[in-house]
Amino acid sequence: LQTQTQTELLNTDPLFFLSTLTAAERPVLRSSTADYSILERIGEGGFGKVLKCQNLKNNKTVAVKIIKEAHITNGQCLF
Ligand SMILES: Nc1ncnc2c1ncn2[C@@H]1O[C@H](COP(=O)(O)OP(=O)(O)OP(=O)(O)O)[C@@H](O)[C@H]1O
Repeated sequence: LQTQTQTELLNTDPLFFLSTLTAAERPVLRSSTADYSILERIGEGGFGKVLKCQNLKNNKTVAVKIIKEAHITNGQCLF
């Protein structure tokens, strides 16, 4: 990801922590259930950005949607 995108994610997402780079030079998205290596940004919809990620526990490739802060209240998604 570009530095600007990383900064944008860090500033807009209260549910995830974007860590320092892994050995593979990719940023890691940490959640309470799993850590994901971010491969690329694949899209954007009304509720937020969608990232192509790899689950670091089972190596599965998944799409992770980063919900915009405006749609989150007290840590809960509003849809
Ligand atoms: N599981 C997925 N696999 C591949 N690409 C995906 C996946 N989910 C979303 N995308 C990509 O991300 C884009 C935005 O997805 P999103 O679900 O946010 O779209 P949306 O339904 O228009 O948005 P919203 O539901 O937030 O209004 C999609 O158009 C698609 O390109």
